[in-house]
Formats: sequence, structure tokens, C-alpha cells
Amino acid sequence: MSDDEKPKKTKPRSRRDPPEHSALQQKSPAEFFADNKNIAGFDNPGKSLYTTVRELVENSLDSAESISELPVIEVTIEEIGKIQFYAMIGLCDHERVDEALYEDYETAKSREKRLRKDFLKQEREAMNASLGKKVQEPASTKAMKGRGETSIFRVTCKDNGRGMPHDDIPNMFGRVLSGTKYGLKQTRGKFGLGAKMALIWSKMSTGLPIVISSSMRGQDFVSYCKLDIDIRRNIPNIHKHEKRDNKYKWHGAEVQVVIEGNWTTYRSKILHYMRQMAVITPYAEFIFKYVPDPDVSDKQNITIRFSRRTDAMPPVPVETKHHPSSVDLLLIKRLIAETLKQNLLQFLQHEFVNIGKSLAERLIGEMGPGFSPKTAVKSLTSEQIIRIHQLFRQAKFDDPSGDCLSPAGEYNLRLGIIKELNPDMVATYSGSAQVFEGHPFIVEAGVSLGGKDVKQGLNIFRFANRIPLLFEQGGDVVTRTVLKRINWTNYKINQAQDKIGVFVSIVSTKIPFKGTGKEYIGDDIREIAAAVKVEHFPFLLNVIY
Ligand SMILES: Nc1ncnc2c1ncn2[C@@H]1O[C@H](COP(=O)(O)OP(=O)(O)OP(=O)(O)O)[C@@H](O)[C@H]1O
Repeated sequence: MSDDEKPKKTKPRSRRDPPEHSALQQKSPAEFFADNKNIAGFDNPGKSLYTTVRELVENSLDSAESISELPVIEVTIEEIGKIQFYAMIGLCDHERVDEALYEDYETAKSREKRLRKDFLKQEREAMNASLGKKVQEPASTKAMKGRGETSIFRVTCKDNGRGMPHDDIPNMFGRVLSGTKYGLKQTRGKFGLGAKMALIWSKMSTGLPIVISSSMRGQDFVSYCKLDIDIRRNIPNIHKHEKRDNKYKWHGAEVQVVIEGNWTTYRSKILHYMRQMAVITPYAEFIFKYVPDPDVSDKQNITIRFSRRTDAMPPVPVETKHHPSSVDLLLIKRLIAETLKQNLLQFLQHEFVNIGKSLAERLIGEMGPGFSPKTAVKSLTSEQIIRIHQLFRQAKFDDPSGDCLSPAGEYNLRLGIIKELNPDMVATYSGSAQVFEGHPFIVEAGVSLGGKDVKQGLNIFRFANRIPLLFEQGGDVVTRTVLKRINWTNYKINQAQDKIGVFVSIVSTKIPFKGTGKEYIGDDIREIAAAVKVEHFPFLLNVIY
């Protein structure tokens, strides 16, 4: 052993040595996500406004569906003017003293230049409009550019869902990585932090708390809770938590956050999201409202009602057990720690799908010496658990069934497309359950031609576990299949000129997202790529053709 490798003796600390301070630091989960908010879709104020809307909407849908209630969801985005915001945070409006200190300061010369440019642009657009050409949105002013464009918004989402137990509300919203959706099942959520991230963002951008009202069926009170989150300790910081009279026998939840956002740059994404959600969820009623700051005259109120078209709701996804070929070592250890079963035979039969008694006995026989059906499962050593894991990876098991999944259904997908796009032709298809790494998945697809508000060319609508995916579409298996692997001319479709809608919805107990944003599914997963391509498009296009 060289000198370097020898364990070094530590010198005993003398009284005169400075006290030892460990450099070791810890981050709470809330701090981690506050520092890395882009992971959860809170990259900038605009995207944060978009992500807040979608997280609240998806929670509301989950909640109504969980009690088989046809969802009615009202989303309101209100722009809050400076004076109102200052009043909310208890700050007086401050007259600027040194104008040149501010980012939006404009010299007289640059103001003149900008106004002239805007004038010429407006002239050009008026000319285009008179010729029937497409007109762009109004020219941006300097004050609207960059950070200056962000404003404060109150986002409210109200539903007719399950509501929440009074005492659980603070932890549901004020403790990162706590929730009711962590079992193995098809879920809309991607990270398990949606509403909590919206709260972290409100805390970071406006400092204002989240306000939750909720009531459960038959409850004679409405829970009212105002809270923020102690980021350092990852615990709720409750401002008010009380029971109020439930005069109207309401059940559901209303969640309200005040955040910094950017409507101008994310308006179309938010509206696309709502429309795509209406396509994949035609049994829900969505009311979307945008209320501009009354002091800013160039923006208009928007109210869009996405009406319900059917009462047929897909069955609620069912929580399922793990398939032996989908588990890793950590998960096996966790299942062992949590199981109520005593011996190995019972454990294998009870904690996994597709392991019956005789298969469990054969597997135990194959594990080798030291294993028997009666082996106490909690006494398994790390080496023995590795052996079980190895065998799970090598052995042949029946595929998991797709019964636990909740696809949109061909009928609903078709209705959704017809109701939102009103196409001239539509064909839809629903595939059977298939398997990827021990997780069942189902692909459904649709193709439409023509319709209202549909752009010329290919309009691709992607859905994963019945939520729209709007970002990072370049690498997605659906985009690639549609753009590169289908010869549209074979079906007499002009890819550039026809108004083509392509809809692909994938549901699974695990969506194999790529990228940190979880916004696309790679096309390198053989099973999924094959299911998207082989099954659907030739069939659909033949129907249309
Ligand atoms: N509108 C709502 N109605 C009923 N319960 C809700 C509602 N919104 C949130 N919750 C409850 O609060 C919990 C935390 O919500 P949050 O959005 O932070 O995480 P999540 O929903 O579990 O994860 P994800 O957003 O990734 O699906 C949820 O698990 C749910 O139990």
C-alpha cells in the first residue's frame, strides 16, 4: 500500500483550533424546484403563466373525473394593473424621480424613431388588409418589449370536482412532493408538483399567497385556505384556514394564484392548449376568460366556451400493480419495505401483476439456494434482492393488460375533432393495448381534412395521457412519423395546401417522455414508433381516401 492509500490519522483537535464548520449543505425539495423551476415548465414569466393554467386545469379534470362528475371548469386570467397590485401588496405607488434609471426609459429621439416605424408598419398593414392579405398583430411598442412586457395576473380555476379534505389542504399545496397521485396508474400529471410550483412561482414573482376554496360532496361547509410555502423547510405557511358556510351546497375546488406572466407572448399557446384539451375531453365544459387591465385600452376581454358534446366519460384509470419486467432494484426494495405479506411466495403473488401461485413457485425454485416459498420477505439480503431483480429481467412473463388504462375512446376523439375543427372529413382509429418495458400503452389516432380555423398544411395534435403536448414537437415520434414516414401524395393529399389535422393520443402507466420538460416522446422507442406508424396512418388515410 502506498503512503497515499494508507488511511490518514486525524490529528486531535487542540483547544486553539477554530471550531469545525461543515461545508455540507442541504436543499429542501421546495428549494430545489425554486432553483430549477424550468424543469417543471416555469422557464420565464410567459411559460409560467401557461404552465400555471394547465396545471390547475389538469387537477380540476382529475378531480371531477375521480367522482364521475362531468367536468365543468372555469379558468379566468385577470391582468392586474400596477395600482391594484401595489394595493394588494400594501405598497404605495411611487412617482419616478430619476426616469433615466429605468429600463423602459426612451430618449425623445428614440421615441420619435419608434413612432415613425410603427406608423409605417401600420400603413403597410392597412394596405395588406385592404388587399385581403393576412395582417399581423399590432406593432409592439418599446414598453411592451422584453421584461417590460410582463404583468401581474390573477389566475383562477374553478371546478365541480371532489374537493379536498379540510385538514389536508395545507399539505397538498404547501409541501413539495406530496400528493394523492403517486400510485402506478395513468395520470395526467408529469411531476407531481403542478399547483405547488405555481405557488412557488407566485412566491418568487409577487410574494402573494395561494387561495383555495373547496368543498366535498354533502359537506355543509366550504374550506377556505390562504397559504404560502416555507421554501427552506418545505412546509406550508398558513395565513388563514377556516370553515365557511356552504350556502349553495357546492362541491369542487377553486384555486387562485397571483403571478407574474406574459399574456402577449403566450396568449396563443394558452388558447391552443384550451382548444386541444377540448378536443381530447369533449365530455367537459370549459369556460375560458381573459380580462385585461382596464387601464390598458388596447386589449379586449376574451370569453370562450368550449361546450360539452357528450356525456360519455372514459372510465377512471385504475391503479395497478407493477409488472415484474418494469421494476428496478430500488422499487423492489420499496415494495419489500411496504408489503404486508410475510413470505416470498405471498409477496411475489400479491405485489406484482401476472405472477400466479405456480409461476411464483417456479421463480423461487429458479432463484437458487437460500430461497424458499417460506423465506421471510423482510429478511432478504441485498444480494438476494439483486438475484430476484436479475431473474425478473431474464424471465418471460405475460404482458400486462391494458384494462387499467383510460384512453379517450374512438367515439370521443372523433366527437372532439368534429366539435372543435368542424372538418369536411375525419377518420379515427383506436388500437389495442401494447407493451413497452412492462408498461401497457394504447395509441389512438385521427386524421381530418378541411375545417374551420385550421391552417393550411399539417396541423399536428399530440396528446399523452389525455393532455396536449405543445412544446418540443420536432423530435416527437408523432411529428417525425407524420413528416417523414408518410407519403401524403399517395393518398392524393397535398401536404402544403390541404388543411390536414393529425391527432395522436398515447395513454400509458408510464409515458416515456424525452427531455426535462416532458413535452415529447422520442421516436427511438421501437414499440411506440411501430404502434404510431404501422397501425394507424395507412388505415386512416385509406378511409379518408
Ligand atoms: N382542483 C383540485 N381538486 C381536488 N384536489 C386537488 C385539486 N388541485 C389539487 N388537488 C390535490 O392537491 C394535490 C397536489 O396537487 P399538485 O398539482 O401540486 O400535485 P399533483 O396533482 O399530485 O401532481 P401533478 O400536478 O403532476 O398531477 C393533488 O394530488 C390533489 O390531491
